[in-house]
Amino acid sequence: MMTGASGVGKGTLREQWLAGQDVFYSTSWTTREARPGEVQGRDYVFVTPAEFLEKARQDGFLEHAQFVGNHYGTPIEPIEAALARGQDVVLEIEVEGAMQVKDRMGDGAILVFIMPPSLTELRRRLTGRATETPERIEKRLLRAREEIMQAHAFRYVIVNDDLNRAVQELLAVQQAERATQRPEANWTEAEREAHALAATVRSGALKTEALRQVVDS
Ligand SMILES: Nc1nc2c(ncn2[C@@H]2O[C@H](COP(=O)(O)OP(=O)(O)O)[C@@H](O)[C@H]2O)c(=O)[nH]1
Ligand SMILES: Nc1ncnc2c1ncn2[C@@H]1O[C@H](COP(=O)(O)OP(=O)(O)O)[C@@H](O)[C@H]1O
Repeated sequence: MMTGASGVGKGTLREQWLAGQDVFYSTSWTTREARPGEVQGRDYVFVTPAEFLEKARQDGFLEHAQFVGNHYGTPIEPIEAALARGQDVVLEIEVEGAMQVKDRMGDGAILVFIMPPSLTELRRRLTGRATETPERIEKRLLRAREEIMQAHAFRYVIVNDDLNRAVQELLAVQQAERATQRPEANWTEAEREAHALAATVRSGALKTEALRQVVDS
């Protein structure tokens, strides 16, 4: 599961990471307005607040959270169906929801936090994407500071500076996590290499000081 600030590049990374892979990408429900070009049912299931709250009341979400004035949630049924088919499931959600999944799924969930190189660069990306008003960009940046300070709660932290490198690290994490389900003696050479690369992006060594530097940059 991928988490991290709005505008850090989660969607861009996910598209490249999952290209050609048979995994299930979970389409979230949201109460925010569709942006030009977004398609109902593909980018999100766009619903009214009443529809969202009713679904939450019926325990229809694996997790849900509010983000800058709107509700977002992961519908549980499509995920159960995908897991029953034997597919891996990928979520791309904000930090509060990711924490809920962590609590609920324990080690069954592989959590990856995507980190911006700096807050200045995050602002540049949000401005460049041109989907938000300046006021909404500032709200997302405020939220980003809080999210970044929680990065060490997730198993892996990948910095999205060079897109290709970040995609390679995501692929390595995926391959390494799959390999660890089998005895190490049976790993292929590629799996050993993936494991070594994935080890370099584990969050264990992260210092609060390093996170503060990103937030202040
Ligand atoms: N908790 C939770 N967060 C979600 C879900 N779907 C999307 N988000 C996150 O909500 C935040 C805002 O999403 P969005 O308005 O699409 O903005 P964008 O990610 O900057 O394009 C992002 O961090 C998304 O990853 C969900 O189902 N649950
Ligand atoms: N590694 C990168 N370097 C430079 N720009 C990037 C990089 N990754 C993503 N972007 C750009 O940053 C903006 C936000 O990316 P997006 O995937 O929409 O983020 P998110 O899904 O996390 O909100 C987009 O305009 C995207 O093209």
